[in-house]
Amino acid sequence: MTGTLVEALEAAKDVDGAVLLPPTSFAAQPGTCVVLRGPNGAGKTTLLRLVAGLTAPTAGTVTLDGVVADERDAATRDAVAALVGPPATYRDLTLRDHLTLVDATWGRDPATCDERVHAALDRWGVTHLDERFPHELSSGQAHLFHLSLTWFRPARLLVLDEPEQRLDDSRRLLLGRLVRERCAEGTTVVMACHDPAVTEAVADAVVDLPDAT
Ligand SMILES: Nc1ncnc2c1ncn2[C@@H]1O[C@H](COP(=O)(O)OP(=O)(O)OP(=O)(O)O)[C@@H](O)[C@H]1O
Repeated sequence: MTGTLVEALEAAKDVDGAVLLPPTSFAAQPGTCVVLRGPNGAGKTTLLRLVAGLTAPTAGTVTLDGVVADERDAATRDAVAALVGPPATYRDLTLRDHLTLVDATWGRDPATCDERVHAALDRWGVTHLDERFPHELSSGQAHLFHLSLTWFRPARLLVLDEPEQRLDDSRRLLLGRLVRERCAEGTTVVMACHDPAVTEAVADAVVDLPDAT
């Protein structure tokens, strides 16, 4: 079995012993997009954190190409790019600097770094903001920057928590196109989404989480 497999999963329980996620199982094949749906508090973010290996389940398993997902494991970090909550950014680095840093982290050729950084910002329509610092962006611009950072690192699995949030209609269409583009390149995408139009545009499969209340 290749791809991302989520089996008989139950997330970590909270301090009162309450289960944060109903029993859930699904498989996401390479090149496909699975969308998690459900009302506020249903457990979408919790499930995404488990899929990305950011949290360990108390029951069940999450495997990526047969290996248990664990962000402390280099194999998971190589495989996964996750945007679940805002990523760490640095007040003293511009958008361009952030991408240049990621580029260097992944050992890419410095001679061609500028081209890749330009293309990464251009993909999300934020090239004109390349000399801004993160705190000089609107919330939607910051989100587009976070998406460009997420897209920039190599990944076989993209994990995205409500990536449509704060985006205007044209950027939601762009998001749909870019998710489909990544799937066509063979990347697996697992994402939570509240927008039916975006879901319709990107989903190969949908996992519905029931209302937890
Ligand atoms: N850090 C935490 N400590 C305790 N309970 C938490 C924590 N984070 C989330 N929960 C609880 O876990 C359950 C699932 O929350 P989660 O954030 O996964 O839902 P969600 O489906 O992503 O919701 P939303 O659509 O509002 O983002 C909720 O009952 C929530 O209150």
